[in-house]
Amino acid sequence: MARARDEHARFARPSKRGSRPRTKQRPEHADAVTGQVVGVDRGRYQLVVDDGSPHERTVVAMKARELTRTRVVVGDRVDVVGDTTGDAGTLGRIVRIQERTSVLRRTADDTDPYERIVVANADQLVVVTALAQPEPRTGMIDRCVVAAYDARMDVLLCLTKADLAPADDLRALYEPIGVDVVVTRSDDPASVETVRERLLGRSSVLVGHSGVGKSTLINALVPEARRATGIVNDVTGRGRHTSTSAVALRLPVGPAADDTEHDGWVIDTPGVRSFGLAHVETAHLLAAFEDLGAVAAACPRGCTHLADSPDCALDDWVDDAPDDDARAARSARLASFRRLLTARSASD
Ligand SMILES: Nc1nc2c(ncn2[C@@H]2O[C@H](COP(=O)(O)OP(=O)(O)OP(=O)(O)O)[C@@H](O)[C@H]2O)c(=O)[nH]1
Ligand SMILES: [Zn+2]
Repeated sequence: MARARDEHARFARPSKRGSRPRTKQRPEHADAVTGQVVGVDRGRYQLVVDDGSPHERTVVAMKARELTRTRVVVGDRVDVVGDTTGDAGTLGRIVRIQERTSVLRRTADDTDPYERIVVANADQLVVVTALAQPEPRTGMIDRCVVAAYDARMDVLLCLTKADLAPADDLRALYEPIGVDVVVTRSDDPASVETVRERLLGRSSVLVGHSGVGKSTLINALVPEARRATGIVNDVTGRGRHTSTSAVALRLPVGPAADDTEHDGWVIDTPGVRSFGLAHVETAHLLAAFEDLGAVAAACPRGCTHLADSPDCALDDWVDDAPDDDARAARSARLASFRRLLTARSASD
């Protein structure tokens, strides 16, 4: 029984001590503790163990040999054995990755030939876009929305620099497709609190192009962010965090600097500037548009649902609307869906 449950044991190397099954010697790593990955730096994983308890601590760990080819990312919940005290200089060993509730991916692109999982177990993607300087690019936002919906995550569009330009047009474009919109300006702390409200209790991944004000926002939300991203690795002794991988920060419940209570995670992704989306399946995107999904069930086999697809049931659905208002609404909804469908294959 233990053997069936202990997945990774099947891949373990034979024991030097003979043919006794490894599972009998170390049943399921019964001594393992569970941690959440909050940072990755050159093969060393930073984990928070016993989150929220008086024993909460940061443990540095590496992957067990049998997980060498398995990717462990920020947000993963993992089982760790070995030294899990979190004392300086100690190193634990990750032996298992727990089942993921969500997986945010991006496809290989020009700068990176591999499909990558960016973050695991997040439930919200926050697309940070400046209203000006730099100019907003709807193509980029669309691609983020597709990536999020593919991962079954919600999308929050955070429009920054509201002191420079109005937000009305972008709001009108995105709210109808289920995207929650918040507007901020760095000289208005109350606007940052409207963002915090939407992040509390959740695990949110922030993405955005350089210069949009993402760091400004994160520092306002998480005053200790700079310190947290600059963790010096106890084991390697190497310097500050210079890698471009994601970092998870605890979200304080309020703006006060001495607020020690936290609720939720803010995950910064310095390395992610855009999403390659070749891996996204139309069916997943359709699932994010429930009304359209039901209609598309009547489409011909292999229907792409694009504007040029013959006999697409979505076109009939628009034509069959009971009145002009409904027709306009359905038409707009279909246009949004098709825009996202097209964004999948467009380059940013
Ligand atoms: N006018 C205005 N400027 C802002 C606002 N928020 C941030 N900025 C400025 O925009 C510039 C870029 O802000 P950052 O927070 O560094 O942007 P970022 O998205 O983190 O960019 P990278 O650090 O390159 O990834 C800085 O000069 C900020 O002071 C805002 O609400 N209004
Ligand atoms: Zn169709």
